[in-house]
This record gives sequence, structure tokens and C-alpha cells, in this order.
Amino acid sequence: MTLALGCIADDYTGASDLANTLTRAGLRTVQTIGIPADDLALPEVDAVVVSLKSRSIEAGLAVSRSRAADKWLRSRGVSHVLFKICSTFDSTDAGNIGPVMDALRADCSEGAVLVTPAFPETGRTVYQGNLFVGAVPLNESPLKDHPLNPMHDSNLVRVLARQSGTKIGLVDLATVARGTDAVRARLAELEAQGIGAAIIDAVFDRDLETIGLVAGEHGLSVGASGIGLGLARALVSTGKVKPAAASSAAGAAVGGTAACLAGSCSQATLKQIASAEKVMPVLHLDPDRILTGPGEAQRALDWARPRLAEGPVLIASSSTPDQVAALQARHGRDAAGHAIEQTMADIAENLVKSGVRRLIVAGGETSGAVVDRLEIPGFLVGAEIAAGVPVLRAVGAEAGDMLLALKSGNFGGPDFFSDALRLMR
Ligand SMILES: Nc1ncnc2c1ncn2[C@@H]1O[C@H](COP(=O)(O)OP(=O)(O)O)[C@@H](O)[C@H]1O
Ligand SMILES: O=C(O)[C@H](O)C(=O)COP(=O)(O)O
Repeated sequence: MTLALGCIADDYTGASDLANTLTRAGLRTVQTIGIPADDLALPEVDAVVVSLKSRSIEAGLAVSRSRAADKWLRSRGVSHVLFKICSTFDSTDAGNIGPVMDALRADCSEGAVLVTPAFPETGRTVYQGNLFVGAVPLNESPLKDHPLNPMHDSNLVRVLARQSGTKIGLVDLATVARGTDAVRARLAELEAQGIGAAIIDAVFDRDLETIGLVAGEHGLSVGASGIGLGLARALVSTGKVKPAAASSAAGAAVGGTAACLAGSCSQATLKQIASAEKVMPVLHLDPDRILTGPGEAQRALDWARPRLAEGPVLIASSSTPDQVAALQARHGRDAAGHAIEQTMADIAENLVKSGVRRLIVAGGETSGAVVDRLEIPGFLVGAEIAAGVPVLRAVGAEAGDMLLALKSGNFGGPDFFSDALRLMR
């Protein structure tokens, strides 16, 4: 298999978001969980998105896992790797975007790396290096309250400079608007100044197309689904990839019962849970009981099992920012996050044992814990449920045929859970 594009995603929802974007841009794409085993039957594809649960782990571990994925991709003919990060740049001053970017850049002896989380389809735009979420700067958006990676600075040149060992520059929107030659010239100018990476502005998809054409001439780029869109369109427009219609195989009916798990505490997910309560049974877990004893997962399973035969259920750990902060003050941020993720994984594992074959998970870290526990090695991409969220068909899962949706916390409309279930039969 000679791949046209290799991607390394720092969380599983972001990976499926990117796989969705590449598929809709005409690239045959598969999402793997980690580096796939040699015996995993992968279809002939143009792009592979290797999912890692590396966004919120210790930076050294994130670097080593990302470098291994990079090596695997390049051994299969990849000349460009996209390090896929969150469209809201979820990270802390301790990493991991900067350290991973620095390591991958060194490994491919890259000059200045283009970096942009812009994804206009979901309202993520970058202007003068500042990231906007809808109409507000990042630090005024709900991402300021993220449980693990609260974002308090919208200026990504500053944010990345605090994480990276290299100097960070800017390619502004006016340069992007002047086209590929102007971007190339600016990049060369920055490299001559010793700049190792540049935040590049993007407000519209046409900006991403310009960026994709230039980025694809290099060995590495860093960004969200938007730059993925640009790279994919560049591969198609330059004839390197013959566009393929999205396969319907990933959406074939699997039957079985259906369940939704919400670990995301994003404003969007809280609204989606509230909507779901009007149409399906919803259980709110008690996070303190999760942190102080083993019984909460069993309570959830005892609640869910008799209801599953009647229809889908939703089990949520999600709380408001104030409640999240209070729980973290009592138990510690990382301890709380890990314990709740693992409880969600316990619940998912036993729901599948009880016959659930259609599973929707809200939250990137939550999805990582659940998919790792279910030992699903990869996914094919199906229909798009909402911008950035496709139906996924498990490949090589112990439980056999399964459909999943791994919803980025911030993505999807109020009726996301119902919308997803309508497409997952
Ligand atoms: N009620 C809660 N209080 C504190 N942390 C929580 C709560 N519910 C979930 N979490 C944790 O918050 C984090 C949510 O991250 P994630 O699943 O990636 O969601 P998102 O996609 O919104 O970023 C996880 O570590 C999860 O375990
Ligand atoms: O927002 C994005 O780019 C991705 O969909 C993503 O990385 C989401 O991460 P989350 O933890 O699910 O918010």
C-alpha cells in the first residue's frame, strides 16, 4: 500500500473528524487505533489517520508514540504527515503540540512547519495568529473551562512559543490571500530568520486550499481538519489522487441495541444531553461516587439493561464548569478525569457484552478510553452525522460488526444523539 497522506491524531474524536473530512474530499481513508498490527486487513486507501490518545498525557510519551506512528506512515510511502490537533488548540504550556511538532520536524528535517487549527466549517478561524471560536476569541469561548486543557490565550504564536523549542512566526491572512507564491516566499523568509514553525491565518476554505498546496510540498504540517481539507483538495487538484466516492460499506445496518455515553463537559454536549432527555432515558452518573467507590458503573448497567430492549439510552458523567472545578478541587484534575474515563470504559465494555452494537460516545478522551477498552483496531468512515462527526464502522473488533460515532465535545447540534441514531441502524 503506497499512501498519499499520513495523519497522526492526538485524540480519537479528532481522528474521526479528520477521517471524515478527507473522505468527503475524495480520499479513500481509514482510521486506525494506534499503529495497526501487520495482520489487520486494511482496505486499499489513499490516507491513513493513526489515532493516538496523546493529547493530555505526559509530553515525552506523546512524543515517543507520535514518532513511532510517523515512522510507520513514512515506511508506507507517505511523504507528508499531518499532525492533527484540536481545532481549539487544546493543550497546556507543558505541551503536547509543541514537543510533538518539534520531534516530528526534526525527524523529517523539515524547515519551517505550517500550523493552523482553522476549520471554518465549525467556526474555527485564525486571524493575525489569533484563534476565534465562532465570533469570540478562544480565551472567551467555552474552551476556557475545558476540564483538562483550559484555553486562556487566543494568540497561538504565544501559545505555541511557550510549548516549543523553536521560534514561532506568523503568515498573515493578507499573505495567504495573495496566493501560494506569497506563502512560499514568506515561509522562506521565516526559515531564514531561524523560525521553525509558523501559525498561518485562515478564515475561509479558499485559504485552506492555498495552504494545502504549499504545505503538501513539505514533509510535515500541524493543524485540525481544515488543513486536512486543504491537503486533500491539493492532492486531488494536482492529480496525485483520483477522487473516490465515499463508500457506503461503513454505514451498512448492524442491528443490535444502541447506547450513548457522554463524558464531554462542553457547552455543546450539555445542550445535547438536555435535548436527549426529551426522547430517551438519560442517567446522570454521580462523579463523586465514581471517585470514592466502584459501584457507579454497576449502578449504570443495572439501570440500562432493562431499558435497552425498549430503545436507546444515554449515560452521562457531564457536569457544568463549576461542578467540574469543584470535583477537581476535591479529587485532583487528572485523577478525576482518568477515573471517569475508566468508568465510562467499564460501562461500554459491559453494554457491548449485553448486545449493544451501536454506540455513540461524546468526548475525545472519553472516546479514547472506550475504544481502547473495546479493543477496536480501526474504523471505516460512513455517513456524516454533523460537521466533523461521521458514522464509523469498526474493523477487526472482537465484538464483530459495530457502528460507532465518536463525537468531538464541541461538535454537533442540539439533537445530535437523535440525528446519529437515525443514521446508525
Ligand atoms: N463531571 C465531571 N467532572 C470532572 N471531569 C469530568 C466529568 N465528566 C467527565 N469528566 C472528564 O472530563 C474530560 C472530558 O474530556 P473529553 O472526553 O475529551 O471531552 P471533550 O471532547 O469535550 O474535550 C475527561 O477526562 C472526562 O473523564
Ligand atoms: O475539534 C477538533 O479539531 C477535533 O474534532 C478534536 O480534536 C476534538 O477533540 P475533543 O476532545 O473531542 O473536543
